[in-house]
Amino acid sequence: MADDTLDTLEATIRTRRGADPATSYTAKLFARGRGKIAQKVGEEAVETVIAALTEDKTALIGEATDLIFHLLVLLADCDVSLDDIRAEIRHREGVSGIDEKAARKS
Ligand SMILES: N=c1c2ncn([C@@H]3O[C@H](COP(=O)(O)OP(=O)(O)OP(=O)(O)O)[C@@H](O)[C@H]3O)c2ncn1[C@@H]1O[C@H](COP(=O)(O)O)[C@@H](O)[C@H]1O
Repeated sequence: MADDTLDTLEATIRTRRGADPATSYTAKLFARGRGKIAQKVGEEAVETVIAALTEDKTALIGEATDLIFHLLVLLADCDVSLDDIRAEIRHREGVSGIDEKAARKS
């Protein structure tokens, strides 16, 4: 699967800002505001945890996908991009005491 799947979803989500809530679930979420988007992230997180604990892998994939979608909507609403997240991940790799490349090779 292409690595840019999340980038494509992020770009699509951004195009839905200001779109017609009647034709787009994402536009409806933006229109309902940050509080509602954050609430949805919380709900999807709980559903993801339940699916993991019941060891239902199919449900877990579905709920985790819902969670990631709603998190991307929340991040977009807060003007935080996937590139911002990538930069933070790279920063943490840099400060980690473990040499990740060496660890992967062993
Ligand atoms: N990836 C998703 C995606 N994942 C989950 N969902 C929606 O998230 C909702 C989660 O279901 P819930 O039962 O929790 O919510 P609900 O009862 O429908 O709504 P609420 O009243 O609780 O807010 C469902 O309506 C799903 O369709 C998504 N909706 C859209 N996308 C993608 O977002 C892009 C833009 O889609 P539109 O906004 O539809 O144009 C497209 O690429 C879509 O594939």
